[in-house]
Amino acid sequence: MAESGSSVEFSGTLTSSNLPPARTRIFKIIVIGDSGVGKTCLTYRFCAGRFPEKTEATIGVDFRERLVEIDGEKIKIQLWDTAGQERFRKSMVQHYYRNVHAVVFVYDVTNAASFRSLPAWIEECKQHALGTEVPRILVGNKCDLQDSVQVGTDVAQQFADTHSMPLFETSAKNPNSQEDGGNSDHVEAIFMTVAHKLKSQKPLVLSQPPVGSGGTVNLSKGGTDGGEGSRSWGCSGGC
Ligand SMILES: Nc1nc2c(ncn2[C@@H]2O[C@H](COP(=O)(O)OP(=O)(O)OP(=O)(O)O)[C@@H](O)[C@H]2O)c(=O)[nH]1
Repeated sequence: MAESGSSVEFSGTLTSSNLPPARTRIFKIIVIGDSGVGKTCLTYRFCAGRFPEKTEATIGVDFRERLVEIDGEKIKIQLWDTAGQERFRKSMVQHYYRNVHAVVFVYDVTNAASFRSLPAWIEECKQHALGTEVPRILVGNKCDLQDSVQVGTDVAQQFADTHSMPLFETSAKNPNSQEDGGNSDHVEAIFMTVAHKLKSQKPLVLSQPPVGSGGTVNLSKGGTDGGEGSRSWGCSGGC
């Protein structure tokens, strides 16, 4: 992967036609939490735009990418979907904690144990030198299962406040669910909020020449109403 600081040699007069290609910044966001909370489904929903028909326990780490456009800049959002099961993570842990720009902690609102595990996930981040300077968010998934909720919003919000993270409640399966009164956040808006937050920070070191992978979303045009999704950080542009 090229560093943004690498030099480009050229001669002659620069015109718009012979300018070196603009570089596409990459935001590496790791998604962590217990096995079965829906990390694969959330990352798939954002990158592929739908709920996967079938998932299997992640082994090691998978990553998914999507090219988005924020305020006229194309940015590649790279989501690292990590294994929740201890036996599938051991060998990979050091790799996915490198050069991380943001962390998404996920719990399952219908599984109190997954919520109780959060301090251990936060601690693991700390042990890998990911401090509070790295933006972090908390996501409660499976809000479509309203009858089975074990973790209330108030408790989750308290936890999020204690750890200075914004809280989002959503459903990877049905992000527009009306079963919860339409209160759940859109998966789209959640990840775009993180991207906005990162974009508003200093330039990042990871970058690469633009390639044509992933769909492009133009924030000003579509689908990222932010709404509940910008609770703690605020968010500029179309978010
Ligand atoms: N009802 C409902 N089910 C979901 C939702 N998200 C995920 N699931 C289901 O939860 C199960 C686990 O989802 P995964 O995305 O594989 O979970 P994971 O966190 O990636 O699990 P590991 O890879 O083992 O760490 C699957 O059966 C999904 O279909 C959701 O929003 N609502």
